Amino acid sequence: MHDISAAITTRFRVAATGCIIGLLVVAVAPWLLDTYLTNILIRTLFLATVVMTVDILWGSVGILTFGQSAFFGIGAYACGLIFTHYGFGPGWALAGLALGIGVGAVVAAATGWLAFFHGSLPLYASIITLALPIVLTQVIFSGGNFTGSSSGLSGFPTYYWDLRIWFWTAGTFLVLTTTAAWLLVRSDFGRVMVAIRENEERCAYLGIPVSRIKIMLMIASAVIASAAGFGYAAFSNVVAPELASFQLGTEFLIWTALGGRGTLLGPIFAALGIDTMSSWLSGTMPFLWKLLIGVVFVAVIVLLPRGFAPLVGGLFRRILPVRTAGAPARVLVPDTRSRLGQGADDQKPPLRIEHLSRRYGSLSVLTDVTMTGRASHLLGIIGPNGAGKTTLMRCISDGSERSGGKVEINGAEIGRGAPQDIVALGVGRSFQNTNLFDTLTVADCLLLARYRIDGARLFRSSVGIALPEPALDILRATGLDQRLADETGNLSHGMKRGLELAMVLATEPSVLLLDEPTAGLTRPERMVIGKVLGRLTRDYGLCIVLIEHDLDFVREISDRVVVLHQGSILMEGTVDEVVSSELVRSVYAGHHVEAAQ
Ligand SMILES: Nc1ncnc2c1ncn2[C@@H]1O[C@H](COP(=O)(O)OP(=O)(O)OP(=O)(O)O)[C@@H](O)[C@H]1O
Repeated sequence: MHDISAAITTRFRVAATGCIIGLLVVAVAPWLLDTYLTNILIRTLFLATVVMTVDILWGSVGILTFGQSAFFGIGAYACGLIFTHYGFGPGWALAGLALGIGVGAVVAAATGWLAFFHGSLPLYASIITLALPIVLTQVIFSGGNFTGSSSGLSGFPTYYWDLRIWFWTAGTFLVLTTTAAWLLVRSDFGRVMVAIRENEERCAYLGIPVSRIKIMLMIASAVIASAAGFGYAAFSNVVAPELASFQLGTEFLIWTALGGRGTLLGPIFAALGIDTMSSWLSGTMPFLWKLLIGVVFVAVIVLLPRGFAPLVGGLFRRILPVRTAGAPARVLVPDTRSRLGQGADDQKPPLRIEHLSRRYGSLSVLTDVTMTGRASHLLGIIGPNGAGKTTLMRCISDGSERSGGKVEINGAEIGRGAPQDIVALGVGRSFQNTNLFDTLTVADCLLLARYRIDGARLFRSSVGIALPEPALDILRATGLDQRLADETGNLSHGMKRGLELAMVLATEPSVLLLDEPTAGLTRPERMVIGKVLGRLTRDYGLCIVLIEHDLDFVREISDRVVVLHQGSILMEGTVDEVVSSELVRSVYAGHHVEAAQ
């Protein structure tokens, strides 16, 4: 316990130390810089804050956004428009800031809603964010005298503070937002962000509301970018369409890539260095500077594809070996409030499927499938390859999959619900091919699985991971409880299978869908899984639907068996009935048969 609290304190100490050093540098810098450089750096500090938000979105969550410049422009124009047309003073300044942040947040929410609806591809989100600054600059162009059209607005009254005060304002804003972002990406919520970047589909099937989280992050980063834009305009006393342009949005991405995507500090230093150099070179070498910047960009992309930060970080650690503030050691604890097995309604079967069909164009993969999964029962689904077993699982766990028919979970129709909505109804699903997060640790994966029940802490890391007993049993039996700090990519196949099952149980489902959970496992490993499944139906009343090719395993643990053949139910009965059926034998022997009801 002492180590754990030490690790957490270390992280906050590192954050506080970094923040204080940053504030000290900001406090001292204006005394060391000349007026020209201070002027340039004030603007650059505001831009670097926006780049930091790009790194959060792109580096941590995987959203390739071209649109951060739009939010920067919204904040800048809120300042220019209010000060030019309405008035100037502390009240107007606050109103302008609130307007910029408010409009930025609303536009971000609308953009996020459009970009991240269920089933949209990442490319689609990038195109939407690319369109946003283009649309916004057209709005500015068509605004006539009000927005200043292509010339923008300039000369409006503003705070003509001493340059040092502006530098401190911009620098403090950057340091404080970066410290908060640093703590965020290292918190439990930061793990959720990385998990979304790594495997969005698996997150959804753990009940994590991926789209909502992306929209929230988009709004938060838009708020920061809008505030930075407001500061930039108030300082520079001029706003122009270029501030909202997609060219600037693309530059933000380039700076992020050069600095080192996902490293937070790398992109900030890249922004500070490149923008300052550009401003300086554009004065001294007006015709050559863009060429120089282009050459540097190409050289870095070729020689350092991960950007500058990993290189500089490696050198720094060699010269000055310091202990990094890694994740704290986690401990597993039994969840005393676990509702595993208590979610089902006695009056209604946990799973009811009626006349389900699935077509891919003219290919009919499932036809008129009707079946019921009961509490405390393990229903085996067998059938030859291509019979439609996995498709059936997909149709139960994702409302957008089926072409017709009805699926009810604990009496509630799933409708067109996304996987996370269906997890909320009580469905847990494991996949045919193990589907985990290779760069996350075992503990991180288990914490992710608890998101639906426990949520994720925003700026802190949890130490104890509370899990239902059966999940703990699997972890102990497979030795995973001793490997909590290991990355899942380094685990054996059997351990990965065990971890995936423990994760699904951690979501506390009442209907468990397992697609060949024992494929590739050794006999002792299969026995462990079989025992746990038996306990889940017997002691916890779960309804388990299990796809298996290993008929011996199915015989050992199933209560009833459904045989699928060419997308239809060929037979349903007890294990003995099915195993002794001539019809089933001929299907497995490859003979053509008519589905019998
Ligand atoms: N996205 C898709 N587009 C077109 N056809 C598909 C698609 N997904 C599955 N199918 C087809 O649907 C049929 C059933 O596939 P499914 O994976 O459900 O079978 P299965 O019974 O799980 O097989 P296996 O035991 O080999 O996993 C197959 O003929 C497959 O080619």
